[in-house]
Order: sequence, then structure tokens, then C-alpha cells
Amino acid sequence: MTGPALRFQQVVKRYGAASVLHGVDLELRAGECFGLVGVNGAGKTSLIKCLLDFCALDGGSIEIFGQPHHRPAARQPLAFVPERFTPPYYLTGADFMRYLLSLQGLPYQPPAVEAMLAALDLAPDALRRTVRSYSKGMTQKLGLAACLLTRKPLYVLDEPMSGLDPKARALLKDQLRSLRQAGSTVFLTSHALADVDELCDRMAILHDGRIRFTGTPAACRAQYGAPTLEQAFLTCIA
Ligand SMILES: Nc1ncnc2c1ncn2[C@@H]1O[C@H](COP(=O)(O)OP(=O)(O)OP(=O)(O)O)[C@@H](O)[C@H]1O
Repeated sequence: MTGPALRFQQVVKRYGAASVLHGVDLELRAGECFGLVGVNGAGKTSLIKCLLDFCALDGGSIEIFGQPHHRPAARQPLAFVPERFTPPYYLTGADFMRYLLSLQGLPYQPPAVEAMLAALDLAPDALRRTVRSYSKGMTQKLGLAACLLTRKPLYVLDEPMSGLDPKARALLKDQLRSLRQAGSTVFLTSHALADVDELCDRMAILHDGRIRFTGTPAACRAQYGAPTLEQAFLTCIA
């Protein structure tokens, strides 16, 4: 695929009288790992909801691999894990995986499923247990495993590290690096700036509904004369 993976142009989003996104411009190159950061309430999840057509835009446009985002076919090349992932509590892990894969027209292949669970450090007995008995981190791993098994060109991950223990975070980062090496695009949000620094080719800082910075983590540190990305971020939003 040529051209950008995602293009946000002058995106405006309001909830009633409250304006959340004030003309967001952002472009993600195909094959990059891109991190969107911002304080709580900055509008990161709202931007993702707009991208997925979960809510209507109040202005601007979004393209996914060159297609208008509101066309269902435009969203076919992407997989998404939300910030608060809540699978149906009465399903077993295996039921959930089978269901998610069937929605994508993919077969349930036990060796591939078990290998993906192992890659995220989720014990295989999770497949037999119902989701209601999972911890928060186990639930997150199940959602990530199902998402990563879809083998899509674009992954949209809203705070994917949330709830994961240090081992699982390290394993997920390995998975994301492998996806990128395989040519997929990754668009993630994160509050862990060290992860963004380590993992992302480029990043953007969203603040007060506007993009304040777009570029590499190194360029961000250089632009704000800060030794760490955390300090650069604080200067950027000051
Ligand atoms: N459905 C909604 N109705 C009204 N206001 C909303 C709605 N969803 C989000 N908001 C508001 O929009 C703003 C942006 O919220 P959003 O969830 O996009 O932020 P975020 O950057 O993802 O935050 P966090 O880092 O805490 O997840 C907040 O002020 C929030 O209260």
C-alpha cells in the first residue's frame, strides 16, 4: 500500500457544547510505530473513536489507507483494542478467541492461539476459564492476543500496556516490534513515555485538543532541550 496509513485533517470533535478536538492534523506513515501522548482528557480516545467511526466528526476528515474512514471497507485493514477492554464475561477465553477470529473470517487454530497466549505470558488454562474469573491484566492479554492474531496491516491500540505486569509489557513490546518489522503500522496511545521513546518511530503530543508536537522522540527531546521524553513532554504542554 502506498501513501499514509492514516491521515487526520482538521478534525473537530465536540460533545454538546464542549469542544474536545480543535482541528487535529496528523499523518501516520505506513509501516511506522506511532505513539500519541497527552494528559488525561486531552482527547486521545476521542480521536480514536472518530477514526473508528464510533462517533461523528464535527469537522475535518480522516482517511485510512486513502479511503474515507466512515466507509466500512476502510476499516477492514485495521484491528483495535480499546482502552477499557471488556469481553463478554460469560465466554471462555477459547470462545472469545473463536468468536473474534470468526468475525474476521479466520480459522481457530489451537497451536497459533496457544503460541500467541504464550507470547504474552497468558497461561493456556485461560482458554478454558470464563472471562469473569480473569484478572485485569489477563483480560487485557486476551484482547491483545485476539487482536494480534488477526494479522492486519494496521493496529490501533488505546493504552495497550495498561494493566500489564512488567514481564507482559516487555513481551508486548517484542510483539509490536515484530509487527513493525513485518510491515504493519501501529498507532498506540500511552502514558508511559519511556515506552514511547523506546518503541515508537514517531510520536505526537495532543494538548488542549491540538497537536503541539509531531516527530521522533529524539526530535522531541531536542526541541524542548530535555534529557528525557517526560521532561520534554512537560515543557511542551506548559
Ligand atoms: N461521550 C462523551 N460525552 C461527553 N464528554 C466526553 C465523552 N467522551 C469523552 N468526553 C470528554 O472529552 C474529553 C477527552 O476525553 P478522552 O477520553 O478523549 O481523553 P483521553 O486523552 O483519552 O484521556 P485519558 O488519558 O484519561 O484516557 C474529556 O474532557 C472527556 O470528559
